[in-house]
Amino acid sequence: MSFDYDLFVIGGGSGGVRAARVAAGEHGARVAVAEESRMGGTCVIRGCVPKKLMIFASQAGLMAEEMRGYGWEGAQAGRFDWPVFRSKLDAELTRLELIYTANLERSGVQIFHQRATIVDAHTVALADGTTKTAKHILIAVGGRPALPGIPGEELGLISDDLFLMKELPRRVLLVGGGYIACEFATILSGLGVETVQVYRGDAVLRGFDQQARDMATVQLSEIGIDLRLNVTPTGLARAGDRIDVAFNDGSHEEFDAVIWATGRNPYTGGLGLENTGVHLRGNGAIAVDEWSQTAVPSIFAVGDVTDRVNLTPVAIREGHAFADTIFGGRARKVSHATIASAVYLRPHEVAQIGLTEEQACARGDVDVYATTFRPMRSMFAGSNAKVMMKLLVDPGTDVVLGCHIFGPDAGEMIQLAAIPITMGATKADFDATMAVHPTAAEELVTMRQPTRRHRLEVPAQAATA
Ligand SMILES: Cc1cc2nc3c(=O)[nH]c(=O)nc-3n(C[C@H](O)[C@H](O)[C@H](O)COP(=O)(O)OP(=O)(O)OC[C@H]3O[C@@H](n4cnc5c(N)ncnc54)[C@H](O)[C@@H]3O)c2cc1C
Ligand SMILES: NC(=O)c1ccc[n+]([C@@H]2O[C@H](COP(=O)([O-])OP(=O)(O)OC[C@H]3O[C@@H](n4cnc5c(N)ncnc54)[C@H](O)[C@@H]3O)[C@@H](O)[C@H]2O)c1
Repeated sequence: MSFDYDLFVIGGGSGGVRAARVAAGEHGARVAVAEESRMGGTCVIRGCVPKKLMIFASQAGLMAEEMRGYGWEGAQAGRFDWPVFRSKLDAELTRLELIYTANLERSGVQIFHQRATIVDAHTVALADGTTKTAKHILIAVGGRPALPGIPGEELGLISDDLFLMKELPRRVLLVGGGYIACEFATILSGLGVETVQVYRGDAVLRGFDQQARDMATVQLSEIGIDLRLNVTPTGLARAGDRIDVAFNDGSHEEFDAVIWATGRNPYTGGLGLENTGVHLRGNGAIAVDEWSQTAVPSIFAVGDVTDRVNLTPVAIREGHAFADTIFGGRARKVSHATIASAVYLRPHEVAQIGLTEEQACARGDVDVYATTFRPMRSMFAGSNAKVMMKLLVDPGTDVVLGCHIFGPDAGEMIQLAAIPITMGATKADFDATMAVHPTAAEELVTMRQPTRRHRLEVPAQAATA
């Protein structure tokens, strides 16, 4: 049977673009991509890239404060001009979008700027009514923000909206305690918006190391965010040009904007998957095996739509591995075992790789090498902000099981620590590494004695048997 293409990719985001470019450009496959919005997807257009630029923009106040501590009398951040920033941001995103498009075209990929849905195991339908056949279909449609399911939720904004605001709200409510809520609370507060963040749990960033979570929770309040724990909205109603929010403690408050950061769901609705034998998990994620293959042999899926680890480098790696395996004759699997990540807060970021202290304790014996200190740079300026560095070590093998950093540029630090840890480095390898002085990161190679040792408790009966 002959097909229009060897590969049809649905979704021009991190995973889809990489797979298409490698399959066509490196392995000579005939490839098409359908993208219903802007090429580049969530990361480039409404995620990592604009978010990080906004983080940079939001630190002026903290930088001015620090510089006053260094003798720059009267140093001030000045007035932030959102329209100026936004027009620069729009230009930058357009530049990136054009680069993504050009790279695909240069690789010989045909691009359809429209929505695609699945007709059967080898056929997709485009929004213009045409159909295309392909030997393989790759679903890389990403995710969409999840709403909490309460009355009036349509009055709230989602993270996509934040990059398109005409003006900054005066008073905002951010709902959630995950990556997006914490990063956007940090951004908006840094840009001068009166920011309230509500989270239904005790400490933000569930899933991260507890010590880092506690420090992040304190920092959010210290930089001026009105962080309220164990609080959640129960309903929204319009109040003139503001929004009245009812909370679970019976209180009401008005805000100029409410932003949902209550998670993301795989974007599989309306994709036509019911026409195929592709299996979905409970939250709508596409079930795939270790080769990113679905239950239908010709259909594969990568990235957030599979809800494995929802990060850009993971989607890219999965897309690349798929293309090498199917079109390059090089079978490659992606290990999801040890993946570093960072939450871009200010002044200190949260970054991690491997097990948390809680997970390591549950797994078995662990030695914890941890330090908290005031870094020289901010301490000199009069700040009390503390850094935390932690290595979790298996006392039996000496292998480093996890590393957690709460500090300035922790994301940059964890990227480098991730190399030896992914290679299986031991604590002795860290000890053998000469420090770079004076840096904050040198603590990672100078912690000599365990701060605490956790030993798995052996039940009394088993111990005496
Ligand atoms: C605010 C925010 C900040 C983030 N920050 C970070 C970060 O700092 N670091 C990090 O690693 N990750 C971050 N992420 C996560 C990261 O963006 C995602 O993990 C990554 O983009 C997933 O890539 P993907 O290819 O699976 O999907 P996406 O990048 O979402 O791409 C999917 C594409 O498919 C298109 N599409 C969907 N359905 C169809 C259809 N039927 N037909 C045609 N096109 C379709 C969409 O328009 C979209 O362009 C962030 C996410 C958000 C929301
Ligand atoms: N720096 C980064 O790498 C980065 C940044 C942003 C996003 N991301 C990726 O995007 C994903 C999505 O981010 P996110 O912050 O939306 O999700 P998340 O899963 O990290 O956090 C969701 C938050 O919403 C809360 N929540 C969920 N339902 C709720 C409800 N009904 N009412 C009140 N609170 C509710 C949860 O308790 C949690 O705190 C992340 O998991 C991550 O993979 C990564």
